[in-house]
Amino acid sequence: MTDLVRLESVTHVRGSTTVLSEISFALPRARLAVLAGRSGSGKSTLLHLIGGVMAPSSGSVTIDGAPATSVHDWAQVALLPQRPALAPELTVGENAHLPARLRGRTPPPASLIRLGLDALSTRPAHDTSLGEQQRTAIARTLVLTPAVALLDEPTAHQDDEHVALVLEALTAAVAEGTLVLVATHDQRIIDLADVLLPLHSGRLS
Ligand SMILES: Nc1ncnc2c1ncn2[C@@H]1O[C@H](COP(=O)(O)OP(=O)(O)OP(=O)(O)O)[C@@H](O)[C@H]1O
Repeated sequence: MTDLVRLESVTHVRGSTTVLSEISFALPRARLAVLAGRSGSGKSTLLHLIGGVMAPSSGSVTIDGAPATSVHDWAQVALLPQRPALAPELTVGENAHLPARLRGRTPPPASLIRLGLDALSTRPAHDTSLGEQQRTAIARTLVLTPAVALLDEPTAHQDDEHVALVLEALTAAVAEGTLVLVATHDQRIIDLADVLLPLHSGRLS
């Protein structure tokens, strides 16, 4: 099976701190992979490297053979950051569907419904709760059925009922062929993982 995401000997230094050391792994399409580790273990940094937000200090990160920093296509790699980063003046529906609208595509009807957002679709994002904003940003991450979806703590602001919806959305994305890579310490997501990547102090164990 062809690997979609590949890391080879990735080390990343910020200031005087070595945040990640010698990380190597490869992941194919259509998997739920979980990057698990304590606060400060380097999960967000690793997601940002795979998202191409920055390059590693040494080693390589590739998406389908291309350097991650060269990939600027939301249909290829989509990222849910820890803070939802929505456009506050746009509605929930406009935010969630923005990547599709920018491409002239009709968003899939289920994209808001499956995350419990259909009743909020016309409300400005700044008038919603943090949990609702996070689910809107999850919908935006998944709306193009990207090859790779990177999600940083996607259940951080959800109650149990909405955690279940987030888990269903993630498993539906995997069923549609997306490689879903989640950074979390939420055991409910870890229990569903096809691939578990435990990170301790910047090293895979
Ligand atoms: N700009 C920076 N300069 C120096 N150290 C940094 C910088 N950014 C992050 N770090 C350090 O890198 C380490 C990993 O941070 P990162 O945010 O990747 O961890 P995390 O596992 O995602 O944590 P959390 O679960 O709390 O979000 C932490 O020790 C953090 O203090």
